[in-house]
Amino acid sequence: MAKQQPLVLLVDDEPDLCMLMQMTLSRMGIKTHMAHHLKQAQHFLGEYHYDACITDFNLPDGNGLELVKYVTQHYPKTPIAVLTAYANMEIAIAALKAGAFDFVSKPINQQHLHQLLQKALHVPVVDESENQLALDERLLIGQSEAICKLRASIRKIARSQAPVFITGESGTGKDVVANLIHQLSNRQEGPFIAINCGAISEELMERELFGHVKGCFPSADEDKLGLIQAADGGSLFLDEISELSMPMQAKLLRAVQEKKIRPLGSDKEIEVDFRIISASHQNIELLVQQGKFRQDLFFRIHVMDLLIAPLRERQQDILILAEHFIEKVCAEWRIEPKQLSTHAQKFLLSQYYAGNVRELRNMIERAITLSDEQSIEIEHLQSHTAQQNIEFNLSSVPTQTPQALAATDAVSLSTSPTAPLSNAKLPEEGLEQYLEKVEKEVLINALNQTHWNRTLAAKKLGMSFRSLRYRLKKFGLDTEDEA
Ligand SMILES: Nc1ncnc2c1ncn2[C@@H]1O[C@H](COP(=O)(O)OP(=O)(O)OP(=O)(O)O)[C@@H](O)[C@H]1O
Repeated sequence: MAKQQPLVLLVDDEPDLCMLMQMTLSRMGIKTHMAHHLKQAQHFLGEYHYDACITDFNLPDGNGLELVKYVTQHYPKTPIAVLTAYANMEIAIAALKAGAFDFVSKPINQQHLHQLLQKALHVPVVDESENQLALDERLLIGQSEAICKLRASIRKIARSQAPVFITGESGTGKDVVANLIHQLSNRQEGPFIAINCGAISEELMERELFGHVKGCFPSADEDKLGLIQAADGGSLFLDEISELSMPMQAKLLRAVQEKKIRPLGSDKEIEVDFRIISASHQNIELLVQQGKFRQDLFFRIHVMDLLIAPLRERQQDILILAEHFIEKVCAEWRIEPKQLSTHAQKFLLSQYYAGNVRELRNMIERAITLSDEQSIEIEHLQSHTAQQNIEFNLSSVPTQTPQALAATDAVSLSTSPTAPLSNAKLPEEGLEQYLEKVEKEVLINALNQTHWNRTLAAKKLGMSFRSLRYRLKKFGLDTEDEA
């Protein structure tokens, strides 16, 4: 609790409901004041310091949203939650967007109220604490205007329980942002469970998310906790959520709506308290219009949104990030810190960064490995490019992950450009083999053009991430294990 006996303002014109909440809260050691209309609530707020406020949506002289806006503006440190009619998601979402900390559905479930108050009274003070600021700047590096604004939004968003949706190209730092939201929230002591929905096969996804009981399928020799349940009390980060199949979207919607899950093969529902943070590099609104993503799920997960700009639009961050990675990698490898030469700095500033910060980090790691001296020169940053171009005679520059390196080794043994067929000629090796060769070349070209960023490569090829992975595996180009 924030202090010995916290004080909470209850705003509702139904005396019975107020009494019921008062009793529940008093059992938690919380003192309450009751206001029955908006004006009275505003008056009390001016007279007392409240640790939290809970308001009904319908008030005789106004509505709860007005009070949310009033509290957010005049008493930003007082978390306020709104009572909504059961399943009225529009109001709940409007309240969260207006700055409410959370909402409670009527009829009030005492356990939910209890959880909500526990969280409300633990909201960390974010804006004045130097430690929190340091955490922001430690985890999310950058001084561009876009990053400074993003950090400010994250600090605000972290305080509420609202679902957050993060958009940004691959490698821009969606995972970093999701983690930061969690670290700055009152769930920081709970788990942060991250899952890449594009990296898990459809069959496995249900078991991974919801868990299963022993014996529900042949290899289920023990109960398995699902990832949603593992996030109980913390945050669940669903990266590439747009990769979820329609049936999985329906199941997830239910879990998000009801805050309950049913493991596979179980007849019991389990309550789970998790905050959902999701991300995609795709335009999810377009997917909704195309009928590829459920609109109701989209509304649920998209209450607050954050956009991360591509690195090429944040020039100011490039060298700051590069120096950060040099310092980090040199410290990890226990070697003397290296310096970027002026030419190397110019080179870094001139790159396109299709793979964003991930690509920059990979370039820096490689350059540190290649440079024997104290300074990092252009040749260390670009040497791999030249080498790759000679080896594969392909057009552009792969930035290598260890997996990609393993994969390119495999390619170098077997790839020679497929000769185009003249009009009437038939492929000597037969159609199947010829098409496979072409397919492999196209895949490698796409990977090279996207610096081995598979998400981006899939996008360029107009296919799903899953489908790309399937093809990469087929040609031995993907050495990563299924998550
Ligand atoms: N602003 C940043 N400060 C520090 N490190 C960053 C920043 N942005 C990204 N990174 C680093 O870059 C790499 C890629 O970031 P991250 O995995 O968060 O990207 P992503 O957008 O989630 O990518 P994907 O969509 O492919 O999963 C990570 O190593 C991460 O730590």
